[in-house]
Amino acid sequence: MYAIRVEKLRKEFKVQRSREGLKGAFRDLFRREYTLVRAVKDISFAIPQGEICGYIGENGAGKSTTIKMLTGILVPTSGELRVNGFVPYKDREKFVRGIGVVFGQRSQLWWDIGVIESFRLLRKVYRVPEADFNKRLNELVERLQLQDILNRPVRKLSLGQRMRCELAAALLHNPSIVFLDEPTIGLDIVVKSEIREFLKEMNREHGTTILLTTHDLQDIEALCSRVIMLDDGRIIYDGGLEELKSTWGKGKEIVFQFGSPVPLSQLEMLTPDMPVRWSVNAEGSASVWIPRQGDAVAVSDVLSRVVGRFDIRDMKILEPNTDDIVREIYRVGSAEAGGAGPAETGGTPAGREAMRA
Ligand SMILES: Nc1ncnc2c1ncn2[C@@H]1O[C@H](COP(=O)(O)OP(=O)(O)OP(=O)(O)O)[C@@H](O)[C@H]1O
Repeated sequence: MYAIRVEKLRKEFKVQRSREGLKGAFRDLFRREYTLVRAVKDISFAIPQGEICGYIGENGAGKSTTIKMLTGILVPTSGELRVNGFVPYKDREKFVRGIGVVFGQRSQLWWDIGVIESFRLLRKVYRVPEADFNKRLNELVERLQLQDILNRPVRKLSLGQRMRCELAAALLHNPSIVFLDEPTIGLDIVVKSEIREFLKEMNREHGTTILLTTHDLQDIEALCSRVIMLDDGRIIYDGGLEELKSTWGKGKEIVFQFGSPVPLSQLEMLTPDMPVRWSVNAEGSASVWIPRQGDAVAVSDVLSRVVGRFDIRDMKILEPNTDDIVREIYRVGSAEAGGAGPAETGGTPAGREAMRA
């Protein structure tokens, strides 16, 4: 059973164009000119119940537009979509009772009244029975540590406190799907990790499906087994995070700190049969670059050649950084989009092969 199913979903915006100069402005009075902005270009994907899926892409890629269609705020130009079995923009009243939404940069709480009053109002909006509400509220208050802030007006809360309240507000009616748009934006590291832990627990215990939009790749690393990546309104990757890293990660680097400087030639002699690249840095430090190449060389193989030969004082392994990987995919994805057009490259192994080529 899919929680979210999207088939050739498209959204175009008609944007009024203003002509230049006084003459242009005068003409505009009589006949407006429009340009068509294609924000989402025939995307397809399906998310099973209980999955946490990252929905990522650069600014303007089309993420918010998709989320707005999935939550019933926008009507698609064409294509099919079902969320919890509903067509979001049609069955709004029934539909919203099964979903929760958090927009990190916008509040769904009333600014001047106590947090608990907002929660009570939301209970009425979502028509949650009193007993269910109390049970759920107690759970959320405890998990998100809201005890001391329940009676404060939202405007007096810190950003971290407000975000915890936003999450509670979105989950009070126990929705089976939650849309999170930048839920950790602007928060400090401690609050970020508390929120990630909380989301993981919700997902584990209640099987909540989560679609997470974020620019923070650590959110993705901590939460998502799957990522869908958008570029210019198209899906350029849909698959596992690990696969994403192993396919696009460029390799690993081991940095050694030796007791005394080791000449480059001696290091190179250790690995003549390996496609690795040594370099010598200042003050007895040296690094070896291990290219990905289908993991032909394991880090442990390289290490075993070095250990015991030289006096190693310290060592660190630099793993591929997800940020770099994503940038690389954007680069390739965008380049393709500029050519014949990748259309539906996401989701299928063939599509991903096409991208690798
Ligand atoms: N109401 C609108 N009218 C006209 N164009 C719009 C409208 N909403 C979005 N767009 C355009 O559609 C494209 C996709 O925008 P969208 O907000 O979905 O991107 P995004 O991936 O969410 O970006 P961000 O990370 O900055 O939030 C952009 O070119 C944007 O300018």
